[in-house]
Amino acid sequence: MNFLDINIMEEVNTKMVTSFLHARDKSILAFNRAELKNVKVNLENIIDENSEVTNNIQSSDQEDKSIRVYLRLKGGVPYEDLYQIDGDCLTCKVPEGSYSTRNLRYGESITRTYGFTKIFGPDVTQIDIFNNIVKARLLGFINGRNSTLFTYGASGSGKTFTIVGTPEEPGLIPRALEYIFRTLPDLDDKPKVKPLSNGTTQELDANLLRIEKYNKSAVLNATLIDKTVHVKTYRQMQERLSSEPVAEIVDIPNVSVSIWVSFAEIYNENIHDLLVSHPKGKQRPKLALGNSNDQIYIKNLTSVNVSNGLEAYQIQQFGIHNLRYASTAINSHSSRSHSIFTIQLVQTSDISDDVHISSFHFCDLAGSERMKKTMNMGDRLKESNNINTSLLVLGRCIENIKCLQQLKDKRLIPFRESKLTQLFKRALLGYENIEMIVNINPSRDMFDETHHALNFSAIAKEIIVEEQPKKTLKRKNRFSERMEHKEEVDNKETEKLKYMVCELYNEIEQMKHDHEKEIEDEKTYVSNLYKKYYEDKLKRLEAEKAAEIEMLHEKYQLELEKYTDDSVINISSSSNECNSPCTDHKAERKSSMKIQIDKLKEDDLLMKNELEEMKKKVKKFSLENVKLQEECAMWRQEYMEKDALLKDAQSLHADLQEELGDLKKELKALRAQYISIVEEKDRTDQRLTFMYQNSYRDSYDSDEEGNTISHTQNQSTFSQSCIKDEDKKFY
Ligand SMILES: Nc1ncnc2c1ncn2[C@@H]1O[C@H](COP(=O)(O)OP(=O)(O)OP(=O)(O)O)[C@@H](O)[C@H]1O
Repeated sequence: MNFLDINIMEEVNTKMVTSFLHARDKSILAFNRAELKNVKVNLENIIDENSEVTNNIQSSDQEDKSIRVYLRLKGGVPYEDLYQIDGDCLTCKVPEGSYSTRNLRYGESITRTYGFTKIFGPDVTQIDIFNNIVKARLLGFINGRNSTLFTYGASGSGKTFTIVGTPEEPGLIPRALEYIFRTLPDLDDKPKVKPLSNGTTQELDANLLRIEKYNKSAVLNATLIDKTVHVKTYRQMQERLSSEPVAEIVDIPNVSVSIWVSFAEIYNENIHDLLVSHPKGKQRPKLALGNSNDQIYIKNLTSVNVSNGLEAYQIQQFGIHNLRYASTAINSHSSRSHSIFTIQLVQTSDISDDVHISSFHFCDLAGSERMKKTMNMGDRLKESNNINTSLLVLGRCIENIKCLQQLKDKRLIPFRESKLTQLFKRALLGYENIEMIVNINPSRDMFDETHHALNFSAIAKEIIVEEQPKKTLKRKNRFSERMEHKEEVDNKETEKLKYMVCELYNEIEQMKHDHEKEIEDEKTYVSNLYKKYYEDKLKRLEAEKAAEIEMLHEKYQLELEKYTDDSVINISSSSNECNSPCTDHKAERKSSMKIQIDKLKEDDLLMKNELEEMKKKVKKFSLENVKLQEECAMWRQEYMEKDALLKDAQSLHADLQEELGDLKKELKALRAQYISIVEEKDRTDQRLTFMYQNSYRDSYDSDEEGNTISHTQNQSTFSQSCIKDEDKKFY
């Protein structure tokens, strides 16, 4: 036990009376463990390996040391003709025509029985799954223990439904988050440290805290998530979950608590960060694996600090949005990758430098599938191959671990053959808490896939779990301190770069938006131009028509005058012959012409009015056009400024990258220098020892011959000369 532990233990002892954690809900302890009587645990027992609850959990764990493997049958599918559930055993009758009967003779049949930690039939609800599998693990998690939960099964068997669920039937992750937030007291909104993916922590000063907040709001306000929909869905879900009981922590003295979440995806053996936005159509950045004290981790994986259930839900939805889904013949919305959602609980002591981190990994494995059935082609086929290969490696690892543990058969465990097995090496080896839910679709045509999953679970269940105590920190030497400092600098640089990239990304998004607006403006401008052209043309046509009407009007006016004159002459010449047929005809023509002229006049008036209207409209449009042109010029100017800004930021980014590269080179050189110094020191030591031995022998020889040179004198003179020689060489 180190110094820090002693302090904490004392603190626990002095505050034991007033501060404790009640497990209020008995169902937390329901499955597979003895009931804890009078559980009163100080939250600081989170960091106390010897606490009552921790011991109880550990001792009950020891009752069943193998991996807990649960079976869940998909709902809504009749299963009784092939499967029979008897307690924790499932018996299945292999149907004719299945792959497993290919070597049977006519009339032969097979039945197989598989044992599980617990079987959940098709009618079991999401809450039952949560209460039985996850709730007790969450208490362990709050008490500082790591847990991993896998869902395994064929495509469409209900893995994602179990782990994520739907807003109406929330799955394990949303329930776990809600449970944690309702159990823990108010969280630290300014966390002091951040958990890094390599298992270490980073102190958060005001600047880094601002970056963290910025990163979080970038995810929460990302354009790809519909915030209002998610808030509404979350509120509905929260209402549903609010009646479910949670544990209660009355008081946490001198401990600050913060929750962090990360979300990663392994797609085609590449790891991607699901909490990072990436421009559409661009390749997503791949993350590499790192190794720290034999703990494999994902380098530079984003971890977001969440203060409440809503934030956690939104962030989870953001990650789900970024996941690879595709339609296959088996599942119309099939996850094509393994996804790993991690919740981290960071507890920081207010009275010492002690920090404890516990992690809960939810791993939704991609569905195993038979190529023939999925009818996959091209990219889908490649995905299927990769999914099946990584699941095969997982199966082989589990099989070899079992052989190693039970038969002491030292086989090579092929962890390195897939990213998934590398990441969960410690959990699979049984050093951490591990749970596996095997989902099956009991329909007859999915039998071969189900059979495969059941065989996998049978091997997995035999792995023995022996949780290891938390590692004590190694004492630091000067070199490791220097390395850590360097790493810290590197991490800060990386954070800074991440911040810059975020800024740049936002800038680009803004520019894209501006650009789109500019295009819209251009469109309006062009359409205005067309409008103007057609209006001008219309105006021209109207003017021509008006001139034509004017001409006609004049012509008819002249004709009318002519006829009027003629009729006056005719009337005067034939004084009393007023009712002759000729006069009638002329009068008729006259009145018809008058009607035509009136009509033309009316038309003319209408045209003139229309023309006036058109003129007004044209005037209005031209005013609008001038305004739009001004706006367009303004946008163009702003766009140019933003472009210049982006270029500056890009060059700054490049400079920072270069600086980071230099820092890394420097680190490498320092490391080489250290190694050469150590080697040089070793060589010097050897040489000194050798010389000292020679000198001693010489001195001894001299004495034998009766010389008066003393042994010590001889030795010291020789050592001095050696040291001088070494010094010279060293300098
Ligand atoms: N227990 C259940 N009750 C009701 N619906 C279920 C249940 N299990 C699965 N489903 C439904 O079946 C469909 C397929 O389930 P899901 O997507 O969870 O399968 P999966 O195993 O994750 O598949 P894949 O590996 O292809 O992603 C979904 O529409 C889901 O809602």
